[in-house]
Amino acid sequence: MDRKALVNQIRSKKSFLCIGLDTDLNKIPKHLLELNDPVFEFNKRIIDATKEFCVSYKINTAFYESRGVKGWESLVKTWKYLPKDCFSIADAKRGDIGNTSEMYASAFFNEASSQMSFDSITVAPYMGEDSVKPFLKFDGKWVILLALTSNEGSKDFQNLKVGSDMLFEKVVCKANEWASDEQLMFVVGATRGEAFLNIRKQAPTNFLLVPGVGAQGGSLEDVCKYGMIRDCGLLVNSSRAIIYASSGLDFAEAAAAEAQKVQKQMENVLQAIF
Ligand SMILES: O=C(O)c1cc(=O)[nH]c(=O)n1[C@@H]1O[C@H](COP(=O)(O)O)[C@@H](O)[C@H]1O
Repeated sequence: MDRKALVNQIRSKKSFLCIGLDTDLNKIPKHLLELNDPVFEFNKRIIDATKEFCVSYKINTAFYESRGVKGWESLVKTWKYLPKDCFSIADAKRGDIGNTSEMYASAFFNEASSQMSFDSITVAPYMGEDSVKPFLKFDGKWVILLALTSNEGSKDFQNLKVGSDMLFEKVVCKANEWASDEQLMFVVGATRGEAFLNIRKQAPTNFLLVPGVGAQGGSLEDVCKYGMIRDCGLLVNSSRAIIYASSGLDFAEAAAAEAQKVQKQMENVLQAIF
């Protein structure tokens, strides 16, 4: 999906919500466990109930890989079920020497080889240019590079001063030399509200994937205040707060209500630009 199509979705759905399918067998409603593929059944119902309120789904592959072959089957089935008008994110946080990154890129972008072709993948920048470039060779696909993450440990490396800048600022600045804002996004945690001003100095036009609202307590208001640009430029992710809104029979309805609540807040903010 190209930037224009993504922005059109945001404009027409009045939402820049990305729902995270961090689907955990231990957290899904017990009545689903009797079904053949409980993770897929859960995802399917969550997607059906929430797709009108969001523009993107992020599949955190750890939750699937942890279950071996069965988990990978749930992953492929879920990718196939994602609505085609929603921007799909393989949250795999990959990156390795060039020939290995090529294989990772093929795993998530090359449908002929892996049966999946996500719109984007999250990539760790630590190994530098040749570890990121193989993902950028796929036309129309996006790299979402970790910049300033939402967790406590982000300060261990990302906030280190390198010359006059922080390391995460260097990452953003350098990576913008490798690809355009039609193919490169950055992850910036919602728990880092004040840092959006800095990020926007280095990445004035890139879309940002912003996890950390909901369960991690980040402020949607601050994210929008400091991070929103002319064509929105934001995808705000929420996983647990939406998909586990209820653990009962009403789990899909509860997820929809939660997603709608966030979408309404987004609609208000979007009025300023669309
Ligand atoms: O890249 C990510 O998606 C990510 C980066 C980050 O800095 N923080 C972060 O929480 N995430 C992911 O975003 C999701 C957040 O989930 P919730 O806290 O349940 O909304 C998880 O899938 C995390 O792996």
